[in-house]
Amino acid sequence: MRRELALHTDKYQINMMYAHWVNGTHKRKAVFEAYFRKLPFGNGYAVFAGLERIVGYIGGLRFTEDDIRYLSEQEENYAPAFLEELLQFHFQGTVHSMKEGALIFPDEPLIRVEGTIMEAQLVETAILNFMNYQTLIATKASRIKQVAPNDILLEFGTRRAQEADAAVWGARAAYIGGFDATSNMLAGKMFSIPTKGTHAHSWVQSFGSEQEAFDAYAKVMPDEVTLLVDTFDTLRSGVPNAIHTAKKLEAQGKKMVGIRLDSGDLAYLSRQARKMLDDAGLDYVKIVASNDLDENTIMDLKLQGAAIDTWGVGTQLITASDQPSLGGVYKLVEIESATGEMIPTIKISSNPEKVSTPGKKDVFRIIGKNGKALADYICFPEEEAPRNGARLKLFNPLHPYMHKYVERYEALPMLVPIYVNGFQVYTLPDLNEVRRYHREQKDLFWPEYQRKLNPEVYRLNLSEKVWTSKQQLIAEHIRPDIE
Ligand SMILES: Nc1ncnc2c1ncn2[C@@H]1O[C@H](COP(=O)(O)OP(=O)(O)OP(=O)(O)O)[C@@H](O)[C@H]1O
Ligand SMILES: O=P(O)(O)OC[C@H]1O[C@H](OP(=O)(O)OP(=O)(O)O)[C@H](O)[C@@H]1O
Ligand SMILES: O=C(O)c1cccnc1
Repeated sequence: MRRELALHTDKYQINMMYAHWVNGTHKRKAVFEAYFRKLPFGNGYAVFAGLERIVGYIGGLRFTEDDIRYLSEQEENYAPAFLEELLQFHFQGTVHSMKEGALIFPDEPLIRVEGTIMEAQLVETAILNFMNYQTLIATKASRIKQVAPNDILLEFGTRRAQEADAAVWGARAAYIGGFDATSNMLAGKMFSIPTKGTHAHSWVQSFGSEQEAFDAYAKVMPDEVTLLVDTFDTLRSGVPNAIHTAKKLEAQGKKMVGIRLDSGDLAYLSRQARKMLDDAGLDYVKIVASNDLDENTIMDLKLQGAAIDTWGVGTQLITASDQPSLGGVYKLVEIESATGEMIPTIKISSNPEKVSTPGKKDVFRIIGKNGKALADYICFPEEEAPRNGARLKLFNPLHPYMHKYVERYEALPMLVPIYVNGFQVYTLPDLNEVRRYHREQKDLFWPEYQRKLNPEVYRLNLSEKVWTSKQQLIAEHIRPDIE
């Protein structure tokens, strides 16, 4: 949560900045693009998140006197004039990005940074750090929402998160992905996320009896009572005691909100508890469940007919435990030559999937006449189609002979300007607006792309110009072996 984040970077960025500075190349213009290569959790899409933190980071990017002192003590012996320049540094580049909540796909530019090589290099580490984590958690949350679209989802992960930043920004990402509230009060305060809380076993343990504990809690919070019923014996004591408390509240004209189950067979216990509550005339009392839940257990519990209205999800969500990192990368796609021209660059790999796509690029979401997304289309900024609505050729980059033409479509520009020459031009939307955008984005996609297991692969198409330029650069860089 530290605000001064200039040193929140890998040492090699500072070293490259320094080497460019000594070499006299530090002011060369460069274009970098951030993207990931593989969707997490086997999902059909990811949910873009992290932009708000990135915007704050870039806007406040300054080296303090203290940072400079620290740098001056490094074994690299950075020249004092270089450090002096760092003290004056602020970001003057241009950034385009996907909007938070957007559905995003492998190999498409998500964030594009244009600036001097020195400034564009510096921001790599932090941008990837923020984007990779928050996108991962928003995607996990969206997956959980997918299996419980009409239930209430509570984010309970703070105690298991990888430290404080992950808890707070993870709570925000979960809210973007479809969660309804968080237990983290700081996240609530910082981002205006609704907060919710029940009570812990310790509350019950700290009283002489469960009934006493329930009544005392209900007395203090008559309008917000959700009682944890599994401290001793869920069906023999917890639920009956909660019913007594609810009845006492009813006598005062109040309604208990819910009970929470946190262990045992959640399907069986919730069905039994529902029956006991209904038989007592308490059909309005909701059932909350928690205990190491994720999208798979929730789906399974629903299949078993669990009578659960609200799901509290912690560890599995906040740590994205089945895939704890997203492999987003940041690659140089264009660099200014000594004569001032912008030259596309490529990163070759023996793994064809890892070969980067050269040149500064834009992304359009192509919406067909039925209002659904057909494909994402990547082209150079100077290309007229799809901006002018001209016929588009969509072809498979691995098998270019497989192609089709689209004539009637809408092309939604996905990368929006965030910073232009160092000035923030993008107004960060309210978080509820981000959630709304995420829902609208999901409506653009057929369910086939959204299903949790073996989803359809959404198409990503390169324009012919982008594809040809990539093939040319590959041919220039790969010399066939002759044996
Ligand atoms: N009916 C069910 N079907 C599938 N999974 C369930 C069902 N009921 C509970 N679970 C899940 O099974 C796991 C049970 O974990 P565990 O054995 O640690 O819990 P427990 O012994 O009931 O409770 P605790 O150890 O917290 O007191 C949890 O992930 C829980 O969400
Ligand atoms: O299970 P999660 O999805 O991470 O949700 C958060 C958990 O945190 C609390 O218990 P805690 O873990 O402190 O203790 P417990 O496991 O003994 O209930 C709560 O009762 C949940 O079980
Ligand atoms: O409010 C709750 O019930 C809660 C909050 C955090 C973790 N576990 C439960």
